[in-house]
Parts: sequence; structure tokens; C-alpha cells
Amino acid sequence: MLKDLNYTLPYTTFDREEWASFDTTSTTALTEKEVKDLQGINRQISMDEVTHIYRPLTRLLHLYSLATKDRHQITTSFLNNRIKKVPFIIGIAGSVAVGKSTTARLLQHLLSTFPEHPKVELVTTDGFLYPNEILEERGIMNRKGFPESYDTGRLIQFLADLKTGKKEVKAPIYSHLEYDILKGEFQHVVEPDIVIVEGINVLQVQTNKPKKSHSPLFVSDFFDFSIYVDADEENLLEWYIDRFKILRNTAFNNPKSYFHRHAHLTDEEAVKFATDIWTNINGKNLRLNILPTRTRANLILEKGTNHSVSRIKLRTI
Ligand SMILES: Nc1ncnc2c1ncn2[C@@H]1O[C@H](COP(=O)(O)OP(=O)(O)O)[C@@H](O)[C@H]1O
Ligand SMILES: CC(C)(COP(=O)(O)O)[C@@H](O)C(=O)NCCC(=O)O
Repeated sequence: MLKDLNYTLPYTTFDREEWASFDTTSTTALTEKEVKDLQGINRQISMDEVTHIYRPLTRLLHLYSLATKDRHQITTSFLNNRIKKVPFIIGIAGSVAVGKSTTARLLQHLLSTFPEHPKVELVTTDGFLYPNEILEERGIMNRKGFPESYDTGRLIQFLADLKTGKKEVKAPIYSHLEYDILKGEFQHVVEPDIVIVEGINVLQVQTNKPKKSHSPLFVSDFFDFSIYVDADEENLLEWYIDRFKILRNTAFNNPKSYFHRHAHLTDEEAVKFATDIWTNINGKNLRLNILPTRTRANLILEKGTNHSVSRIKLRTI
């Protein structure tokens, strides 16, 4: 799937069986409670996927988080400084509808079962989109999700505050129902052990700002580990349409929903409407701004049909 470059990418590739073999827990059946908790996150997740892919991945992340903590303690004691609690930060990137939010919620749950890091917070970067009012004023309502639609400076400040050990930080909240930022509402993140930051833009390095005001820092500079969830566009469009149809039958019925007027669409109309949004916004954004960030990730999860992960690429150097 990776395009040919004039240098070799530093990834080692594993199929799902080999990947599962790295973790002894991959052969242990999930308890009834675990299955219930995981289905509570998303009923469509296959438990085989959890044991083969996500449990081994969680174990690797757990080990990396311990090593990062040790390294942080070495630096602070070398500098005779008082040790501050600093979270391990994981970034999750990928296209709209690839399953970033489901992956993030799964990892949040699995990571929080380790006594060394029970407090795992999940932050989505859609909270850092500009409110519709600003997007409309700038004439970029049809560019939601493109780099210029985010307040990236605010996101960088949020991450810098977390990594410098600030005890409480707050993130703005986006509502998919209202299709807008919730004015005056915030997610409070207080002394977390791990923070998962999920969004289409988390590995991006370009900005729409003039050269002089370029930030010297990127969002990913604050990540201890990053994951890109990958799938072919054909599957992505199918998953986007499926999700749109589900929302049409559920959330769109709510009069508060931005898409309320689309609750009555027939199947055929819904497919056309969702395909148009994909063609004009999400698909374009994928090719222009999201896919080019794939090889910046420490690990790539390659999904095939039914969200099943077929290959895992890990940066081993
Ligand atoms: N591992 C998975 N197994 C089955 N379905 C999934 C999985 N991950 C995501 N989905 C489904 O795919 C759609 C998109 O997932 P979501 O997590 O909302 O994507 P994103 O956050 O990338 O936009 C949703 O309908 C979700 O239920
Ligand atoms: C807000 C988003 C950019 C965020 O994408 P996500 O992180 O949820 O995959 C996306 O859901 C979106 O609204 N895109 C604009 C076009 C659309 O309505 O799908």
C-alpha cells in the first residue's frame, strides 16, 4: 500500500497471526465482563480482532509507557529537579470513517486495566475546529477537516501544557449532532497517566499560515507514540455511507441535529448525499492532507474489509 519512495521506510511488517504471537494474552479468552465492556464501546467490534490485534498492541504501548516514564525520571534526577507527573501521549491518525475513534476508545479501555496507568483520557481534535461562525465568516464551511479549519496553535498549547506537567488542562468540545463547537463547554483533563489524541490532522506538518508566522512545533512533537489507521478508499467510502445511514435512523431524528432535514432521506438519496460529501470534502482531504502523513506514524494498522486488520507495520528503529 505504501507508495515507492527513493529510500527504504523503516517499518517491519507483520501479518495478524505473527502479531498475535508476540503477546501471550492473545491466546487467552476474554472474560464475560471484558466482552461486555468492549461491546459497550462498539457492538460491531469482533472479539477475535481484540485478542489478535488490540490486546498485543496495548501490551506494546504499556511497555513503551513504562520506558518513557523511566527516561523522564532519569532526566529530572540528572537535573536535580522535582519529578512532575507527565502523561504518555499517543496520537491516532487516519481518514474520516476509518475507525480512529473506535480504535481510540478500545485502547483507552484496554490501557486503563493496567494498574500502572489507570487514568487514560481521550481527546479528539475536532474540539479544536473553529466554530461554524468563524468557518462561515472565512468562507470555509465546506473545508471542515482541512488544515485551515483547525485552531492548531490552540491544540499545540493544550499538548504543551500537558507535557510540561500542568495539573489541569481543558479542551473545547465538538458536537457531531450540532455539527459545531459547544460554546462554553470543555473537557477537563486532570493529571492523566495516558492521553490518547485522535484526529485526522494529528500527524500534519503543513499550515495555512504565511511562512513568517509558522510554528516551529508540530502537534506530533508531543507524541510518545503514533498510530495511523489505514484502509483503501473504497472501504472508507462504504463505512462512511454505512455510518451516515445509521445516523439517519438515529441521531438525525433529533430536532437539534444539524442534519435533521435529512432524517427522511430514502436509502438511495442517503447514499447519494453521503457520497457527495465524501467526494467534495472527506475524500479530497484524505488524498491531499491525510494520506501523506501515513509514514510519519510509529505504527500503521492496515484494515481490509469489515474493519479486520490484515497487516501491522511497526517502526522498529
Ligand atoms: N474495529 C471495528 N469493527 C467494526 N466496526 C468498526 C470498527 N471500527 C470502526 N467501526 C465502524 O466504522 C465506522 C467509523 O468508525 P469511527 O470510529 O466513527 O471512525 P472515525 O473516528 O475514524 O471517523 C462506525 O460506523 C464504526 O462503528
Ligand atoms: C469533523 C470531522 C472533520 C472530523 O473527522 P473525524 O475525526 O470524526 O474522523 C468530520 O467528521 C467532518 O465533519 N467532515 C466534514 C464533512 C462531513 O460532514 O463528513
